[in-house]
Amino acid sequence: MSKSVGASRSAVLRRNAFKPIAVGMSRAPAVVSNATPASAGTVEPLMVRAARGEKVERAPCWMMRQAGRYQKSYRELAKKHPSFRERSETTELIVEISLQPWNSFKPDGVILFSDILTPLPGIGVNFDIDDNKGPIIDTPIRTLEQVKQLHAMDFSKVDFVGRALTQLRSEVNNQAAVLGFVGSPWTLATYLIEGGSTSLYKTIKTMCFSAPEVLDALLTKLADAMAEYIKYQIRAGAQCVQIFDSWGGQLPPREWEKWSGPYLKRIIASVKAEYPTVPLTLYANGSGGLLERLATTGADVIGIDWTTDMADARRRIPATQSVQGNVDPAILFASHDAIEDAVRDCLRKAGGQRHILNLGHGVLVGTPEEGVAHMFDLSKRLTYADVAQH
Ligand SMILES: Cc1c2[nH]c(c1CCC(=O)O)Cc1[nH]c(c(CCC(=O)O)c1C)Cc1[nH]c(c(CCC(=O)O)c1C)Cc1[nH]c(c(C)c1CCC(=O)O)C2
Repeated sequence: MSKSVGASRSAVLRRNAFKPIAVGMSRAPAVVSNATPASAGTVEPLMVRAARGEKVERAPCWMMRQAGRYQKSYRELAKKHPSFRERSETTELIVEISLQPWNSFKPDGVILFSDILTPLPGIGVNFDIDDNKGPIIDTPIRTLEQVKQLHAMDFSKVDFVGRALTQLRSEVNNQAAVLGFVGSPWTLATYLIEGGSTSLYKTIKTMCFSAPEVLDALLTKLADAMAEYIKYQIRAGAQCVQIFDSWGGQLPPREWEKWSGPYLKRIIASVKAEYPTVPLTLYANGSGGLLERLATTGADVIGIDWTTDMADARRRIPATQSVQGNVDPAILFASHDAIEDAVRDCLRKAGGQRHILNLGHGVLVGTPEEGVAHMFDLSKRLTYADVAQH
C-alpha cells in the first residue's frame, strides 16, 4: 500500500515551509524563527535542564508512546485518517496528535508523532505501516548492490517533520521540551533486512557472520543518515533527541559491541560536534546486560527499561550521565496507590537528580487514560524534597 497523501498536501506544506532556527553552541535558549521569540531571560524546559545535570526541584516526566491508541482522541482521529503514513506525514496531523497528550496531561516532554521508519524514503527505501502488523518494507535489503543504491538523506522527503517540530516549539513555548527521535542503525536494519517486525532476528543475526561487509555498509549508511536527520530535527526545533536502539538488547553484549555500539558512537560524535549542548538520550529495550556499554556511547541520558532495578542502573551508569525511566508500563492499569508506590520507588532509587521519570517502555494499548493522568500528577507533586521526607 502506498501512502495516501496527494499533491494538494504538498502545496499546503510548501506554504508552511519552516526556516531553520538558530541553535547556538552556547546554552542560550533557541528561538523559533516564526514563533514569538523567547525573551532573553527564558528558562529552558525542566527536562533539558535535568538531562544536562542541572539541579532541579523535581524529576521531569514524559512517556514513550505518549501519543497513540490508548487515547480516545487519537482513536477518533485515526478513524478519520486511517492511514498511519497520512497521520505521521501531514504536518497539521502530526502537530495535532503530538499535542493530544500535551493538552490532556501537560507532560514535561512533547514527543513528535512520527515513527523510526519515517525517514527511510529520504534514503531511498519505501515502507508501509500496518496498524496491527507494524512496519512492512517493500523490498528487504540483503545485498551490497542494494546498500550501494541507498543515498544520503534527502530532506525534502521529510519536510513535514521539520515543519511540525517548528510549530510544536511555538505551541509549547518552552513550557515543556519538544522531543525529536530516530531509530538506531541496528534497530532500523532489523526492519530493513527482515522486511518487517520479527521475534527471532534470524536473517540479520545470520548476516553478522555470513555477510559482515554488507551489514557494516548498511549500518554505516544508516548512521550517517540518522546523524544528519538528528541535526535537521535540532535545527527545526527539537530540544532533546532520543535514539531508540529498541532491539539492541536482542544482541549478545559482545555482538552489540560490534554491530550497534560503534554506529551509535558515530552518530553521537557527529551530532555533538555540531550541537554539543543538545541532550541526546539512548534507549534500548532489554538492556540489563548492556547498561555500562550504553553509557560508553557518549549519550547524555540513558533510558532504562523496567526489567532493571533503578538503583542498580544508577550504580552502573556514571554519575556524569542522566537516567530515564523506568516504571513498568503495566502499572498504569493498576490502582492509584500502586502507581504512587511504583513512582516513589523509582524516584527514590534514581537518586535525586539527573533523572527523567518515564516508563520502562511505551504506554501499552488499552492503558486507562486515568492511570496516565495519575502518573503525570504525581510527577508534579513529588518534588525531591517530598520524596526524601516520605
Ligand atoms: C507498531 C509499530 C510501528 N512502528 C514500529 C512498531 C513496532 C513493531 C515491532 O514490534 O516490531 C517500529 C518502532 N517505532 C518506534 C520504535 C521505537 C520505540 C519502541 O521501542 O517502541 C519502534 C521499534 C517509535 C515510535 N513509533 C511511534 C511513536 C510515537 C511518538 C510517541 O508518542 O511516543 C514512536 C516514538 C508511533 C507509532 N508507530 C506505529 C504505530 C501504529 C504508532 C502509533 C502509536 C500507537 O498506536 O502506539 C507503527
